Amino acid sequence: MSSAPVCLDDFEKLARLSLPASVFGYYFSGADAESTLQRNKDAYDSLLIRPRILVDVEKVTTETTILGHKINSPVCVAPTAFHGMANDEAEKATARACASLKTCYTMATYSNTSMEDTYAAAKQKSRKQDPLHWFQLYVEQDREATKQLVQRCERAGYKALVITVDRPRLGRRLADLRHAFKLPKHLSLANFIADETRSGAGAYAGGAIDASLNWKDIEWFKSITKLPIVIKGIFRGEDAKLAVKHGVDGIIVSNHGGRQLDGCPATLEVLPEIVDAVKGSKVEVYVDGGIRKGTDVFKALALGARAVFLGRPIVYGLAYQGEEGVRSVLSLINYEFRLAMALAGCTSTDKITPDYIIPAEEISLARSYAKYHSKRIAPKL
Ligand SMILES: Cc1cc2nc3c(=O)[nH]c(=O)nc-3n(C[C@H](O)[C@H](O)[C@H](O)COP(=O)(O)O)c2cc1C
Ligand SMILES: O=C(O)C(=O)c1ccccc1
Repeated sequence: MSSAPVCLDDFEKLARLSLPASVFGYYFSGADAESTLQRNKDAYDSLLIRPRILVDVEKVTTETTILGHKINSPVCVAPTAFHGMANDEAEKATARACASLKTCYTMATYSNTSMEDTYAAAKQKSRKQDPLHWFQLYVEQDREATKQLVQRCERAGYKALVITVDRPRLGRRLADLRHAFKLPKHLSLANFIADETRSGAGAYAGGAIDASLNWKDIEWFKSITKLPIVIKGIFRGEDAKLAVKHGVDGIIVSNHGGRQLDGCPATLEVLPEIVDAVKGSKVEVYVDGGIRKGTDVFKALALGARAVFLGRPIVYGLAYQGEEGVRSVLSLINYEFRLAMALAGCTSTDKITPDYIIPAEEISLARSYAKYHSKRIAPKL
């Protein structure tokens, strides 16, 4: 590809060309047959937008808030591990790009630069203003160590704890098995003190993640921190109701980008169920998985998401041009989203309601014909 990227899928093509196969394989893959990975993206194409016209859209704003913090666009950055394989500045570059565009950066537990250094880099970028950083937590068996991580987050200025609950064990990503993928030697898990289990294959296996994690632990987290708690990986209404009952502040509807349980629905397909389950509470609902276009953001918001999170496109941007590349990815999808809003006749995010969308299945030619031509004329054969 010789020209500059003009859509998010272009960044994937560029990353495929430039990264070592094992690294691209790690970033790109889903679990098993990758049917959920594909379904996450396809779901957006099965939902159609019904635009309003002659609405004054000279001024369109994409601004919104999450957990009370202002962001310039509802497109935020999902936690993804190991940014050091894409760029030497690693998570610092990603966080700087988010700070300069005033959106939320979620740092992964298994990052290659530490939470303190990354926050400091972003703060410098935003001219000493506090950047909006959340911290994604993998809960490990050693709860004392987990508690220390949480306390460090609070001290460092992180604004929410995102607890990932869809990875009691690592999904089977076939590319990683084929490449015997491991974290390259020159990189470390910078939020931890280096040891055997935290480098190479050990770092990938995440062996210390606690498969016994359950709702009692969520109560424990609430007792040890004042930070808002966001649960990432809720997939059913019943669990969303339990989240409300346990006093969480936010939910990210996620199937881990199709990297864990293959064969589950797309996140967009279950979003309405979750939004309905938390109705009447203050819990905010976000979604990730398969979002690649401005119209995808529009559709997710129309179905009730307050914001969306991007995973893979961010690491592809990082691999392309570091901080500038991440900025390009975010700026491009923000531009597309603003355009979609204007073309659909919405001037602010709160105006994007379910009324603007319709599942493709409900709008076939046969149905429209039957609905609007009551006296059907049988063709003479
Ligand atoms: C390379 C990669 C690494 C990831 N690492 C983590 C992680 O450490 N913690 C986590 O909660 N989710 C992780 N995820 C899942 C993302 O947070 C997110 O749910 C997913 O990527 C969204 O789908 P998308 O890539 O289609 O945007 C990872 C995803 C990818 C692609
Ligand atoms: O790749 C992932 O999806 C993921 O969550 C992860 C994080 C750290 C190490 C290995 C996998």
